[in-house]
Amino acid sequence: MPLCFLSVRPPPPPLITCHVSPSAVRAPPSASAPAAPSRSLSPNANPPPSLTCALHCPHFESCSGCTHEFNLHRPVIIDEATEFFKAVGVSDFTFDSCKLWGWRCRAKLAVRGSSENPLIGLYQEGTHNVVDIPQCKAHHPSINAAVELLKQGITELSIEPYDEDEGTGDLRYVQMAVTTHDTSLPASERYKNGKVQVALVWNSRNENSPNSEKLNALANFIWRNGGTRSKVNLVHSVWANFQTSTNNIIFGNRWRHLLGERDFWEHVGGIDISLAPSSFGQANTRAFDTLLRKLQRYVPQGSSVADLYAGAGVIGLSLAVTRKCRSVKCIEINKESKLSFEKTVDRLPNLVDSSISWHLADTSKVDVLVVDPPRKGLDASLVDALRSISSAEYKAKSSSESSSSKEKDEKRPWMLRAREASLVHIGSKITSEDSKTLPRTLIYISCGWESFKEDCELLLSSKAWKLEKAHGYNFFPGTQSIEVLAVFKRGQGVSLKKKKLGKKKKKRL
Ligand SMILES: C[S@@+](CC[C@H](N)C(=O)[O-])C[C@H]1O[C@@H](n2cnc3c(N)ncnc32)[C@H](O)[C@@H]1O
Repeated sequence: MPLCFLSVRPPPPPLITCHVSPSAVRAPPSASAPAAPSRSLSPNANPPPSLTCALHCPHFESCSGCTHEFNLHRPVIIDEATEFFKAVGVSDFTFDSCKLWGWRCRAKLAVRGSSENPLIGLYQEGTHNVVDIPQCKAHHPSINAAVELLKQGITELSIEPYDEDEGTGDLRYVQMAVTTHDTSLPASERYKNGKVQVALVWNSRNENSPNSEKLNALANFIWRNGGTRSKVNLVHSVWANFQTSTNNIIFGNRWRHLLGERDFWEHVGGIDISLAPSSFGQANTRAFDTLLRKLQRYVPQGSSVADLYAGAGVIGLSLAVTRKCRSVKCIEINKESKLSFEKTVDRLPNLVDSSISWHLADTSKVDVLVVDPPRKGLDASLVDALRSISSAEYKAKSSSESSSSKEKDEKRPWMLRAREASLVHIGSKITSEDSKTLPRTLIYISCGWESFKEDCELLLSSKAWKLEKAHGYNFFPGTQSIEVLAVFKRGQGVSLKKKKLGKKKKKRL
């Protein structure tokens, strides 16, 4: 019974992403939230203590990026999370908050409006109207500065922003990613002097299309006025992505490096990591670093680790170095991430003696499994596989599980191909011998609270896993989202209330 994980390419990420972080917070309940202040609050005035953790963003009313204006250090969901974890046997859930403003080091922004009046920002809730957010408080200040520069270029060069109704215009989106890893600066200066990798999503098939002259002119403008030789020295590099599809997918498959440094490095979890613009990167670099430092403590030295939903392999490679892992296997569906993974591996310290690999299959012989799925949570087939690891009796499983019979019925060739390409065998037939090589620890990193709860309940109700520890991180201040780090051990799960159990995980494709 090959239990496989994952099959089709996931839907594009929402335009907005978020994350949280450090210093354990035990704040009073949100009932004590202050009354809304007047919008005319001067940013220079010394705010009363109750407002010190307020957003103070001029775009809050119209922008969908943030949903909460006050108590940014303590998202409202914390109370629910604390109760949830208590109910499943973890009474020492902790929550770390982090930088409350200027935390977002990665943003995908829509470009609309006109060349005279470009709008660069996020969709208004429930619409396709773009809200211009030049003074966004979540963005790293370098992102706001690069957006300003981009607007100047659009206007001076008469670049037409994309028109969704007509499918016309040149510039559709921009992705801005900040590296805070300039080692020529003292450590204390690096974050605020972050440099931006600008990726322009251009409405053409490739760099030979008729409007490519404009693309080059815009890239040159950005580089001349923002690159290393400019006064502001703000831009790390300029990239193009080509996308002509009329669907909502932000990026096309074709990427081109145009100007500046090709390689983009960040330093998190104790290692230098390379991140191409096509690869997933965490938005809140600092909070992610805090989470990784905690995660490392749960991985015994010398372990074998499988990092599922690995992106460019940041988690697995950080463990290879800091926990001297015997082996690290990274599994990821986006082929584009592999190059970044390889560059990171090349830069790992020489003394690292792990067997490190990029995998689309075979995670059966591991001690620790790390999963970091997108917001929709674990793929149903992976949940099935994890549930079927029974610690109570290491007995062989039949090959007639419901998921695999569903798999047998699959006829669509592209699904079969994608499944083949992304197969991860957790265990075929689980024999008592095999069970010794099945993972003993499952570390679940989640940015989707609702899907996490569902997955967690399914894992615990299978009795294959018990939850040992849970930590929350303020990855996305201003929103309801938190990042969760949960540590499961193979063994008897706690019994959950009946009504919560037995729910079949819906396919969240
Ligand atoms: C939340 S990101 C985490 C990436 C990485 N762990 C990190 O922290 O940078 C989720 C990753 O899962 C990948 N992904 C989504 N569905 C997948 C699947 N079915 N199989 C493998 N990878 C998948 C995405 O491409 C993305 O890189």
